[in-house]
Amino acid sequence: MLPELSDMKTFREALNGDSGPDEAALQGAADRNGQLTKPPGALGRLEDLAIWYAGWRGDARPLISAPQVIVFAGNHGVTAQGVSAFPPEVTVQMVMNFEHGGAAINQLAKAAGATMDVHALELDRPTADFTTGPAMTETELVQALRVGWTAVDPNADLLVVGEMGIGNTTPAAAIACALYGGDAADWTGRGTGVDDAGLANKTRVVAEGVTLHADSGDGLDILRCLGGREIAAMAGAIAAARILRIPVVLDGFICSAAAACLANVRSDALDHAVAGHQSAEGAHGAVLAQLGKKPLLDLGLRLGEGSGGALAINILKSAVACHSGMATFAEAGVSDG
Ligand SMILES: Cc1cc2ncn([C@H]3O[C@H](COP(=O)(O)O)[C@@H](O)[C@H]3O)c2cc1C
Ligand SMILES: O=C(O)c1cccnc1
Repeated sequence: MLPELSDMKTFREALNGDSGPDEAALQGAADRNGQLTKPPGALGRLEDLAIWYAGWRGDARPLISAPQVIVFAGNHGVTAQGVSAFPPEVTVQMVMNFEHGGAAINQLAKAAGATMDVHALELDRPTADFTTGPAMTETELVQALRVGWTAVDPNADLLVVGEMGIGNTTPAAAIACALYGGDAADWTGRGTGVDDAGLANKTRVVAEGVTLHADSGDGLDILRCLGGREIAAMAGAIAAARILRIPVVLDGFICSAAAACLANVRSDALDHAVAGHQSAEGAHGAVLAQLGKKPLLDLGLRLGEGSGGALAINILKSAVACHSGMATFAEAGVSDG
């Protein structure tokens, strides 16, 4: 059961509460894996994924039949600084596209057999420009976290969170820089495709924001000062999924920045999550390295929307189908060497 999310204190308590994989299911799944009709380890990472999934679901022989994709949308005051190749109106236009089934994520969710929900967060009220002050007040942060918190279907058995928000590779870069240090240039990429002058300007904006909010506090304070509503909603959903024991597939750079805010507060906050893919946004690999996550796919995607996470659902489904559907040596009458 998810506690009601009324303020940051309840969120912090829930994030730090008791939850984890089921040891008996983990052991049962590992035992079963050792008896399946294949040479030991021959299914490579699929074996680890299936055992990990079984542990979080509390079922040594699980199935994935109800994956959920949630796309959160938000707008960013920092777009006034010219950080994106596209205008902010595209956020609401893309929300309509999602609702009409016309975006990439609609096709990828469908192909993966996932349901898809879209939550637009106050698109006509962008966050504040983080070069002049905190992006969100604490109340705004709680509201955004709560949208993600309550968007997770408790009956889902796998979750992908994605985002739409013109300008949001800038807050994602600022979050990464604030969490991990180094130069703004290390974390700033081209997003939707800014040119060289645009990249230099975006890097300056990231540096200014990180300097202004240098003493903001931990990952959740950084999320408030430098993040955005859809980024916070993703963090809220990822945290809720852990409590509901729903494994999560992370998407690209922006989703990983949201997740990183949680990992900064609790080091095992993302144990129920795998990295679906490595985005072509330059710094994504470095964020995943910081999180200790090895991506499942590397297809040169730089889209967001949950696209890479949705693609990776197919890999998890396949891993779990092998684990739970294969015959054991004894059942099949195959000599186990
Ligand atoms: C048509 C369109 C569809 C998208 N779908 C995801 N994004 C992606 O691009 C944006 C981030 O890049 P930046 O920081 O450069 O604005 C986000 O909305 C992200 O989801 C899109 C961007 C566009 C233009
Ligand atoms: O990796 C991502 O999520 C990403 C990269 C570029 C633009 N939008 C999203």
